[in-house]
Formats: sequence, C-alpha cells, structure tokens
Amino acid sequence: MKKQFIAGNWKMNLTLNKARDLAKSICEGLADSNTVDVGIFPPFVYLKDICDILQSSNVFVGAQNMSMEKSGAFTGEISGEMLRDIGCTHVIIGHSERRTIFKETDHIINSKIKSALLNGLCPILCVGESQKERDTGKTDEVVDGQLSGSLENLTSEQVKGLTIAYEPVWAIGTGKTATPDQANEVHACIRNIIRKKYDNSTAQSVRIQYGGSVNSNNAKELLGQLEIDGALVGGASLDPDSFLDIVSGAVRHA
Ligand SMILES: O=C[C@H](O)COP(=O)(O)O
Repeated sequence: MKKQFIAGNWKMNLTLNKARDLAKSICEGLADSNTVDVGIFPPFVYLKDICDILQSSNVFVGAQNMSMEKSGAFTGEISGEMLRDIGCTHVIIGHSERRTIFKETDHIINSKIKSALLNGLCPILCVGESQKERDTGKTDEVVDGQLSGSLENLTSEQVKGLTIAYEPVWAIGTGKTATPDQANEVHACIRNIIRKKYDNSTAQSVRIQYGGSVNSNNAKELLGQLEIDGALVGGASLDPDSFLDIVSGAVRHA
C-alpha cells in the first residue's frame, strides 16, 4: 500500500510572518496523522525558518527549485547541498513555470534531478502538456518526451524514490481542473512509460501526483482515482483550512 503524498507549493507568495503562521497551522491541524505524507515548499528565503518550526513534526519541507551545479561562481543560485544542510528533504524540479518562464530544458532538469539525488533530496519531477498539445492529441507524446529527457541515465532504484507530478499546464492556476478520468488516464500512461523504460516494480513504486487547480471541492474525487498517488497543490495550499481539507481527502490504494 502506497501512502499518498500531498504537497503544497507556495510559489512566490507570503511574508515571513505569514509563512511561519501557515506552517504552524498546517502542523497543528495534522496532529499525529501518519496515513498520508505531507510536504510544503516555501520560497527559498523562508526555508530555514520553516525547517526549524517543523523539525520535530512529520511534515516534509522542500524547495521549489535548485541549481544543477555543485558550488562556485553561480550568482543567485542555491545548491542541493545548501538545501540539505538547512533541513530540506524534498525539491520540486521542472515545474512548468520553470520550463516556460525560465526556459529549463529536459537536459537541465535531468542534471538537477541527479544533483538532488546526490545530495539526498527527494525530487518531485513535474511534467504536463499545454492546452494546444492536448487539443492536438499530443499529451502522451509530450509526457513521454519530458520523462525520457528528465530521467536519462537514472537507475531503477533512483526512479523508485521519485515523485512525478502530472500538471497539465492548462489547469495550473486557471480553476480548470482535469477531470478525474482525464487525470487518471494520463497517470496510467506515465506509469506505463516507466514500466517500459524500467520494469513493473519501478512503475508501481513511483508516486504520481496530480497538480492543477486542486482545491477542497475536487480533491477527494481526484485522490480517489486508482492511479493518483497524491496532489501538488498551488493556490489552495496558501490557506490552511483548504490545504488540510485536501489532505483529509487522501486515501490509500492497494
Ligand atoms: O505546483 C502547483 C501547481 O502549479 C498547481 O497550482 P494551482 O493549484 O494553483 O493550480
């Protein structure tokens, strides 16, 4: 039985005090729940504070991005070693906003995943198609290409430790969620791609989250789908009640 994984991506939001309050509210609201994995992904500058607040809780803390480089003259960058050093356990890699606004390629994403793993961080790899790609029937092809490039030269053991977030670009921040059937179908396709590239046990071990306008009204049905192992939540993760409601919709699939 796989535990579902609900992650809150705070993106570039909040002030330090609001970030601290949100982390505390989430932690208190979860109490001792260990039937679901929960992680939050604050902006870089708040990470150390939030790691300290949550250090004896069961909430994971991760970054929204990291450098593919180890160290050195890379002004403005943050390394995997730095994230690990302050207590992060996870990192989001290849979010569609990184791919489109910051022009991150699958090659860069692949290097970042390798660097995250070398530093003991668990990556959440994001993939997903644009509206145009969906409309022209290219969803499976796009996701396959993103996975092939991003996972290049990774071993089955490494892939087993990954979380993949399927985030259709057209559903991010738009209020237009994929239907449970649409999401489940692409998740099954992603698992099949992993099965072909690796093997069945790798495909079954990897957790696949859905992301894109998840909220407290639609989470339960999405999370009830057989191929959906969690959610990567943006906007709704900034409100503790909404985020905790989403967490309470998590289930365990056999
Ligand atoms: O990382 C989270 C996703 O981009 C989803 O964001 P959203 O829930 O605001 O649509």
